[in-house]
Amino acid sequence: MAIETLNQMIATHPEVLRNLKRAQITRYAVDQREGLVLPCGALSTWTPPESTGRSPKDTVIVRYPELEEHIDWTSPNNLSIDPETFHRLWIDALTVLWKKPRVYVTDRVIGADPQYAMPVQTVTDFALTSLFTMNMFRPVPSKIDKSLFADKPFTLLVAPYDKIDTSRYEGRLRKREDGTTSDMIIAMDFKNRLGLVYGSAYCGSAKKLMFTAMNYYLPHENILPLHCSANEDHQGNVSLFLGLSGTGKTTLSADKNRSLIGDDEHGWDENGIANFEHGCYAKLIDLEPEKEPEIYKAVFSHREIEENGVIIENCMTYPNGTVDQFDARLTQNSRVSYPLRYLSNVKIKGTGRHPSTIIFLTADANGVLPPISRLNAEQTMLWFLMGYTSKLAGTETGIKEPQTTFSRFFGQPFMANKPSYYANLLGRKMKQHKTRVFLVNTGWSGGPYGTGSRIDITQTRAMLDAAMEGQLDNVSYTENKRFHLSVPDSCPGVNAEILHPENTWSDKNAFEQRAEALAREFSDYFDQAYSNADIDPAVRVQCPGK
Ligand SMILES: Nc1ncnc2c1ncn2[C@@H]1O[C@H](COP(=O)(O)OP(=O)(O)O)[C@@H](O)[C@H]1O
Ligand SMILES: C=C(OP(=O)(O)O)C(=O)O
Ligand SMILES: [Mn+2]
Repeated sequence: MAIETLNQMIATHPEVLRNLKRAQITRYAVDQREGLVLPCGALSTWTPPESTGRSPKDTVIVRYPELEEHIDWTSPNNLSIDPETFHRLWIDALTVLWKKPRVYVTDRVIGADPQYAMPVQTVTDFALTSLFTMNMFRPVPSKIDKSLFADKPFTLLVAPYDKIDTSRYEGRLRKREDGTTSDMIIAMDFKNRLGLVYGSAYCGSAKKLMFTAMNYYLPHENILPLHCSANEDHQGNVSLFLGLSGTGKTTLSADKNRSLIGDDEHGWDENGIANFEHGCYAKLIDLEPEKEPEIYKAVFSHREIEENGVIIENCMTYPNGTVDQFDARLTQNSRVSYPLRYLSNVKIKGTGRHPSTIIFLTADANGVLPPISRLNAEQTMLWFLMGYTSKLAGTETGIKEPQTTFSRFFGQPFMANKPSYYANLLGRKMKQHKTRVFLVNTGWSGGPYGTGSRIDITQTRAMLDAAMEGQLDNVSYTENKRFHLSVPDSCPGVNAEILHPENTWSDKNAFEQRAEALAREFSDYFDQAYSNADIDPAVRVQCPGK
């Protein structure tokens, strides 16, 4: 029998398990040898080595004429696939799932605001993937019929451990550097509202696929999607932390004094902000209980397997059931997924007011950006358009050393529309809400990566607390002319010496050279990326190196 549609696959499959309880899925995961349950109750699993991070080169969007006016096909991150090849892959994936002893179906939504929650049905043969979607995607709210996506559900097919039969796709899929055809794909069909993860076992692939889908649809509804974490203080004052992978969104937003709204994906509309997700997906590497107690407790507190469902992905695990989060042999990008409610201070509802503080996080491996600076409106737009960080090893396959990255909106791979959709929405909102914005460098100080050291988390937290509580609103600032930043001369709880990075380097010449080189990289990238764009000259002059 040939399988042609999802409905047919489900109708004729011998065992379809729908919306199981967490404990049931965990048992299937163990029975299917997908992972093992540790004494603390968490499930530990390992992916194949090519699947320990996202695979941007295998992430594609189905190209339809209707999408031409929206999608930015000039972006190196927006790779395309033709509809016919996608259809063939979809049918192949359905056929693969049809032959499995059982498939798991989970019905969830993306989006905590019932007005724009998007129903998503995940179909997979892997119990662990199903559990991951239970952790990360939200339960269907009772008012789902009011959502503007109520009758536009999304379908996500995940066959994480099966590889594409490349002999059927010669010339249709990406050729790897060694000349072979890639056997994995993460594909999105925005028109027909389909997502396909085939051959990538990294849980983040499925999560970031749904994020990219939301980021495509929402600007068309006047909602700004952001790659950020969010939390609020006792009075309900909201902070957003925007940043690329590894800059500290998840780490810094988990704070016992502030309620976590979400750790990675949010929308900002007329009513305020809303988390897209229901869980966190934290890095486990070097996690120290003293420095990151909230995340540590969420992962390792003993819970009965019945309701645990914490997923530890690619962390060294020993026969006695202990894990060693300092061991990077499997990958730098070991991860853990848990429901938000496992943290001690969370806002389960997932929504909050308009933000009063926005933090742009960057992990500068050059060690030349100040640990904290204040941005005016034009600087905010500039840094949003540039999205600078140093990409660290792990989250994307192939990155070994820190690499200067400019990724607009701190998430270019996930923001498929033309840049004006996102930039205009942010510009309008900033004007309307007069949000204060700071740039925080969570990267190196005292020298570059290799010589200097990463800024201590406790120091970063002290700076953030001061910024969010308004304690930096009335201190004196010095202008950093090279990077066009205002740097506070003092900050409660922080040794003022470290606020100006030139003071932390012993070799002043080396500092000047490195800073100048980075400023030039900014300027060159700006010219390359925005030479044909309609950018306000007042924003342009704020670019470092200009
Ligand atoms: N000063 C710092 N601020 C934030 N994170 C830091 C800092 N120093 C080291 N780190 C480490 O950097 C990583 C930040 O990763 P994470 O919070 O997962 O980032 P994101 O969620 O933005 O991808 C964590 O492993 C954290 O322990
Ligand atoms: C899960 C990811 O997000 P982040 O590193 O931003 O937490 C990822 O980029 O794969
Ligand atoms: Mn994160």
